[in-house]
Amino acid sequence: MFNKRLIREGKSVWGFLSLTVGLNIGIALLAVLQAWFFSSIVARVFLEGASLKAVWNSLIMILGIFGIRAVFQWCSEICAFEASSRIRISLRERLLNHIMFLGPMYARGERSGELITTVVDGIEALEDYFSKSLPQMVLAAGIPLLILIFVFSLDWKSGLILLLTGPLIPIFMMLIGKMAEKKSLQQWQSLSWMSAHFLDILQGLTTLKAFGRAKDQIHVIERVSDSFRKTTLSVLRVAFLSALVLEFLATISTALVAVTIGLRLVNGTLSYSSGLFLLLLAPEFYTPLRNLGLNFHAGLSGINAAVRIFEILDLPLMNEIKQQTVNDDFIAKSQDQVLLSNFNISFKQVGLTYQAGETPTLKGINFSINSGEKIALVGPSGAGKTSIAQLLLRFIAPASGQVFVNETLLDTISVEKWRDQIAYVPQNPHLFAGSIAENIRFGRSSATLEEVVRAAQEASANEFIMNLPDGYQTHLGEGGTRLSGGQAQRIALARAFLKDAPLLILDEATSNLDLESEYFVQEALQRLLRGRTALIIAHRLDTVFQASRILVMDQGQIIEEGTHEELMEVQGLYFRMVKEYRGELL
Ligand SMILES: Nc1ncnc2c1ncn2[C@@H]1O[C@H](COP(=O)(O)OP(=O)(O)OP(=O)(O)O)[C@@H](O)[C@H]1O
Repeated sequence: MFNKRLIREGKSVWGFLSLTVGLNIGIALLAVLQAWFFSSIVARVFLEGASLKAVWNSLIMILGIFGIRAVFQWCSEICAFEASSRIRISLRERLLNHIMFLGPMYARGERSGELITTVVDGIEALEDYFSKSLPQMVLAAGIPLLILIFVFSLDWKSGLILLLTGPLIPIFMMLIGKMAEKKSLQQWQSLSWMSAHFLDILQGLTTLKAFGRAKDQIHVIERVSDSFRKTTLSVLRVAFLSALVLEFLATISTALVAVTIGLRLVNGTLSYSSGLFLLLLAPEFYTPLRNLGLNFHAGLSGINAAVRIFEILDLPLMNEIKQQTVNDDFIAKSQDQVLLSNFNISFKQVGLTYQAGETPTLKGINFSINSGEKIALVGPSGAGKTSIAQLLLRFIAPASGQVFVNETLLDTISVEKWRDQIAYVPQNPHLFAGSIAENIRFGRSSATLEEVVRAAQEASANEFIMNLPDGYQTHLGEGGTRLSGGQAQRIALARAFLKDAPLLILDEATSNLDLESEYFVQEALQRLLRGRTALIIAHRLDTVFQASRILVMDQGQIIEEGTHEELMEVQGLYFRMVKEYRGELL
């Protein structure tokens, strides 16, 4: 239950946690005082025949104590909630930032549903750990000791019973702890797996329907849900069993104290008020231990979630890895200068491996893009074209070789400043939930509406936007208007126009656009390419003829390089691809 790293996280809210513990200790002390007043009132009224007037002040005191306890309880819950919510907000922010910095290549390799469960449910699961389990662990050690002092000072025999029976509860919890931990971990993994699978199915619904496989997936969902149900039931079984045993132990122990007190009351060796006082204190002794047991399982879920959260937070960022290898003198140079002038980019012997031990995706890549040039990358699927774009965008880092901007190593330029120089138009641009204007403003958040409209006009998007019911304010994304592939492409081009960056990286859409969209997209592209340096991943060969140079890739290597005419003359892979594309027989 003590997770060192989680406890370290708690340091930032130490004040609130200490206040929670302090207030609860106050509540326990008040409970002792309340028991004292109560037992003395009962003894005076029943044994000494005291009138209501005689015990009036004591009754007022009990009422007062009761009120203060309620206020303390309220404050302690607020403090516990404040502590846990601050930690959750900070952890969620760090986790999201880290995932952002890890970049799209990391997110692509993970199951989105599992990541969402970790970021949303995982962080929420920490609430009970910080607001209940952690303070309860301190209270379970402190309050029984405090009560023992009072009990021992009054009656050592009852004290001894509490001292001997109290540790039975933590010992029992330790015994079931291992089993509970395993079951709780299984439940967490099962939940992550179920969320991941469910999101997979939602995202692939079109494919599943098109291939008539939707029904199969219902059975898979049933299986996954059933496994989650079973693991949840087994966790509940352990939780019920432990709650039952905890209650049993606490009740038996309290009964033991009661019987010994009763016998001594009959024998007259213990005063009535002391006996009643001790009887009232016995449950207070076991309450924090029982609460610890009740919150034990909730705390375990938090710990299991934390393991995955810290696993992600510990993943090294690409820049951290690279910075270690870069010479300090390099960094000392004013790297940003290089971005102010026209820049040439060169790849020197660049190699890339996505996973250690696997065959390299890129091998010995050498090429350069001079300022103002439009370079087209062509090649069969899986040749490594997108990987080159990802390297240039710095979503991944080369395993070997270097990328230079003029004479400066790309790794030594700040990532943000470098990406400011790039407008990236991906194959399938993502449209976020929000208005069309907001979506175009992803190009430049400070742009005015006039600038947004101008960018849309240049991207041949203004006309279709104006035909939408709310024009630029039309809501896109979840619950909003759906755009066609060609329209989404033009929104992405409008973003690029708005960004007005000197380097354009364009991953051509592979999906076929309708003729009208195709015409508008091509027209906008020509305008966008004008005066810019560009790297174009060309999937449709009729668009590469105008490139200054074409790089032909195959199996992670550049195997041909030249203009369209030069490459056609060589009659190599490019020649064959063009012939195939045109439907001509070789
Ligand atoms: N995140 C990743 N993790 C592991 N391997 C990857 C990853 N991304 C790409 N690959 C592998 O790297 C190789 C090159 O992929 P890449 O996407 O660069 O090819 P491509 O030429 O752009 O293909 P396409 O034309 O189909 O988009 C492929 O074998 C692919 O499976």
